[in-house]
Amino acid sequence: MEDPAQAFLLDVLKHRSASPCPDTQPYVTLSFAQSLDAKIAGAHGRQLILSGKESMIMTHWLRTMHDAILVGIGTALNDDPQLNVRYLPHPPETPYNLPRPIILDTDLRLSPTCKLLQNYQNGKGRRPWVICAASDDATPKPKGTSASTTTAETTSTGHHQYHPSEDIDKLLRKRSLEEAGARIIQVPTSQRRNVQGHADGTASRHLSIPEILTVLRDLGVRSLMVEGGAQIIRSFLAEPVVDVVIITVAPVLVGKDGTGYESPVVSLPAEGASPSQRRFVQKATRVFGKDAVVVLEAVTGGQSV
Ligand SMILES: NC(=O)C1=CN([C@@H]2O[C@H](COP(=O)(O)OP(=O)(O)OC[C@H]3O[C@@H](n4cnc5c(N)ncnc54)[C@H](O)[C@@H]3O)[C@@H](O)[C@H]2O)C=CC1
Ligand SMILES: Nc1nc(O)c(N)c(N[C@@H]2O[C@H](COP(=O)(O)O)[C@@H](O)[C@H]2O)n1
Repeated sequence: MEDPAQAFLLDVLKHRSASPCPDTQPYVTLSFAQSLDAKIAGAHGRQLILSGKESMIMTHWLRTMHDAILVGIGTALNDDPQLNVRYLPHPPETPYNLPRPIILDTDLRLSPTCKLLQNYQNGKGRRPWVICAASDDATPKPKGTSASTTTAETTSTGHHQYHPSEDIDKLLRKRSLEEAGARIIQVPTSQRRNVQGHADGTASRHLSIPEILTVLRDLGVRSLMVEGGAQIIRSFLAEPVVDVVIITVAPVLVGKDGTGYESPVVSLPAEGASPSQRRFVQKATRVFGKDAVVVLEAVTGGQSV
């Protein structure tokens, strides 16, 4: 018999195969848990368990329905997540699909001893893919992204120049991640919103979301679940790439110091907005335990995409 969360998700995801560009980018599901005041974490990015048991099981069903699951390096460093499906009931004869973990990690800050790599080494998880900035990327780097930024100089155009020691640092980090089992994939940084601070007070360049999606589709990823954190949610919502948003709303208030993603998921198209810009409309809502799970579908010009 189907689990209620599994049945709910199979229904809301049934239009997956009608993704607008199935050959050029994966179907993208953005999913996270938030409080009533739209916070996804506590002050300074402190991890909060917002989902109750029932909605957490829903999230694990959602994970198993995707080829890959993506988080930002802020989340990977802060939460040390496993991104697996361990809460699913009754192991079936055929094992559940384990999504491939993908980390957006511009400057390769991921720890080689993180749980995702340990699980892979122990045969309990798929090989993590770490997406970083292409090494010939000329975008200026903000302070604090690398151990060797103190060697940076500023050119007459205001761009920073870096000494080879910085590349050596990154190469060493790349090597130790590869030795721990990670596959490193390089993509260009974004022209749109390049540098932003995040919850722990540091900042780093943003990778191009459209480029990442093209690369992932080329590598065989047909469906991608994006879990966050705050900056990743903002970046994905800023591009016309998200097909469905599934938000677990926990009946708690975190307060103004909590970490929010500050992006209106449900919005009217802005005046002068590009015709391809996506807005989201409510498709289904279901209560799991204490939480409400709200499904929003992307709409372009009044039509479902
Ligand atoms: N409640 C929930 O469902 C979830 C909560 N979280 C929370 O979110 C917090 C982490 O959020 P953040 O600090 O904002 O980190 P984040 O996880 O959003 O990672 C941001 C970092 O990713 C890298 N990056 C590369 N390309 C990027 C792009 N195009 N756009 C954005 N970032 C890009 C940059 O280094 C950037 O600093 C943690 O406290 C975590 O607990 C994370 C996931 C889900
Ligand atoms: N669905 C959901 N509810 C919450 O309350 C959460 N805090 C999160 N966080 C996300 O799940 C990751 C942890 O995953 P594992 O339990 O380690 O498998 C965390 O890093 C966030 O991405 N999600």
